[in-house]
Amino acid sequence: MIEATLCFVLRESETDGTGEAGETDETSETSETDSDTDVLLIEKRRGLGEGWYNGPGGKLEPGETPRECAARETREEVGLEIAPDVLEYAGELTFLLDEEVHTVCHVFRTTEFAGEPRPSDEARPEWTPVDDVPYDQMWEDDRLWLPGVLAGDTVAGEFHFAGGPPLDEAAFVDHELEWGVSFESRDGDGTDTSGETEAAGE
Ligand SMILES: COc1nc(N)nc2c1ncn2[C@H]1C[C@H](O)[C@@H](COP(=O)(O)OP(=O)(O)OP(=O)(O)O)O1
Repeated sequence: MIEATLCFVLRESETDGTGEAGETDETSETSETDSDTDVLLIEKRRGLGEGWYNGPGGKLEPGETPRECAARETREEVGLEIAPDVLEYAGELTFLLDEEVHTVCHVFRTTEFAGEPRPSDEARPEWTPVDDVPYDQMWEDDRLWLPGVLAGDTVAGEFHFAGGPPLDEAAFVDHELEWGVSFESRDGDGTDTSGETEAAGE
C-alpha cells in the first residue's frame, strides 16, 4: 500500500478588472469567472498521472509525516515554501485497485505560503480559478471531492478502480464519500475512525 499526499494552495485571485487572472503561464488559457480564489494546480510531467492536472504531492518518505511530505513535495515540485503545521487536513482518500487498497492519500489545503511557483522536472504549476479547474484533464474521481475541498469542506472517500495496474490506466467504477468529517485529532499520522460512510449516489 502506498501512502501519498496532495497539497492544494489557495490564493486570492489577482485580476486586472477584465476578469482575467493577472499572473498566468503564457501558455495557459484564461476565462472570465466569478471566482475570486485561485488554486495552484500542476500539470504532471512524469510518473503516475503524467499529463494530467493535480495538486502538488507525492509519496511519503520513510519517517515522514503526511504534512511534512505535503510541504516537501510542494517545495520540490513547484518551489513554494510551506510550514507543515499551517497545512489544514482536508481529506483522506483511499484508492482501491481490483478491491485491494492501492493508495491512501492525505489531502491538505492552505493559504499560507512563501515564494512564487516555478516549474520543475516533475511539474508545471498553474494558478487556476477554482471555478475553472479542468476536471476533464484530471483523475476521474477528482470532480467528486475536489470542489468541496476547495470550498473548505472535509471529506473521507473510497474510490474503486478495476483493470490495472497501473492505476492511471484502470477504470473508475465506484465510490463512497462522507463529507464534514472531523480530522481535528490528525497531527499528520493519526487515524480518524469517526463517522459512517455514505453509499455512492445517496
Ligand atoms: C486515483 O486518483 C487519484 N486522484 C488524484 N487526484 N491524485 C492521485 C490519485 N492517485 C494518486 N494520486 C496522487 C498521489 C500523489 O500525489 C501522486 C502520485 O505521486 P507520485 O507517484 O508521482 O509520487 P512521487 O513521490 O512524487 O514520485 P517520484 O517517485 O517520481 O518522486 O498522485
